Amino acid sequence: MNFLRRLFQGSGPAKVDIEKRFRLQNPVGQGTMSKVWKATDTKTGQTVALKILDKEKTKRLEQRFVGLNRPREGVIAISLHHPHVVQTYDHGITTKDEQFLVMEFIEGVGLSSLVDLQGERMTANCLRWCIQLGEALDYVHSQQWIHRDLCPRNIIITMSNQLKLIDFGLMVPNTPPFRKPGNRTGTAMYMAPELVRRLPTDQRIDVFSYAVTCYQMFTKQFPWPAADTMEAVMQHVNMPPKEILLLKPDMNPQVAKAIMRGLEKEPADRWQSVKEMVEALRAAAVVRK
Ligand SMILES: Nc1ncnc2c1ncn2[C@@H]1O[C@H](COP(=O)(O)OP(=O)(O)OP(=O)(O)O)[C@@H](O)[C@H]1O
Repeated sequence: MNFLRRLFQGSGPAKVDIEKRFRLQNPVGQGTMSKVWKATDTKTGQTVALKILDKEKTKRLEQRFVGLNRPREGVIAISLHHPHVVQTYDHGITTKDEQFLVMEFIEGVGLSSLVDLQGERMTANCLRWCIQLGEALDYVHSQQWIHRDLCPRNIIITMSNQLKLIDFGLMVPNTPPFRKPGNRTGTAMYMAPELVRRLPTDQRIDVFSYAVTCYQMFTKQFPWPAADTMEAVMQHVNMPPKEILLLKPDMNPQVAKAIMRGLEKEPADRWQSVKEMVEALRAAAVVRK
């Protein structure tokens, strides 16, 4: 019977009954698009993070990319292999037609909490984490993706102080159809001006979000007054960012300069690649030693 059903449903893989395959331990996160559980995968015996995407929200997101053939989050995630990118083991569709991802379970704390706390752990590791995040993002770019939603919410720091990038829900291929102006997805305060203004975009929008994230790691603050609405963010587009050294006068000036260059309004004035920015941060770290 199942065989016949599959035959008529087309050649896609069999749908997975979550309750049969996984033993759900406890919820670990509620994102805007999904629920994430700590679970045991009975197929492998492993403890994993099981991410189940909200069907309606995913459908609405996919409607923004109609005709563009954007790969599903699971397809993107499973292709990525990097020490600072969460490892995805499997993905598929549940019997309730939701997309799901099976990932390594990361025991750790969200970078957002550490940014808010600004404790000794942040002071001691800030530059290291900025470099690790840059390495992760540079890898993502080398695989011809644009992340489009880089921010502390999408980063976990492990118990052994390793940074892991965790969310690829808005990632798109770095190809002309996806670089066209118009699609303003992302998190408002981290959006590059060209994205806010609906101009053509490329990987340099991630350089901007990366620089905002680094700025926050050092100062807890945004380079512009915090804003929730797109209208308020629009106003930033014409204002220069607050000089980071004014907030943190004792920071390494080379690091400060590297971060400020990532915040340039015009993409042509910004670092042209994440690699360049990471190299500048690395050079600053070496000089400090
Ligand atoms: N591999 C993992 N290991 C442990 N916890 C995880 C893992 N992946 C996600 N989480 C937890 O689940 C939360 C939501 O995950 P994620 O950011 O991937 O979901 P999302 O719905 O795409 O979120 P958003 O769109 O709000 O960024 C994370 O903030 C984190 O606390």
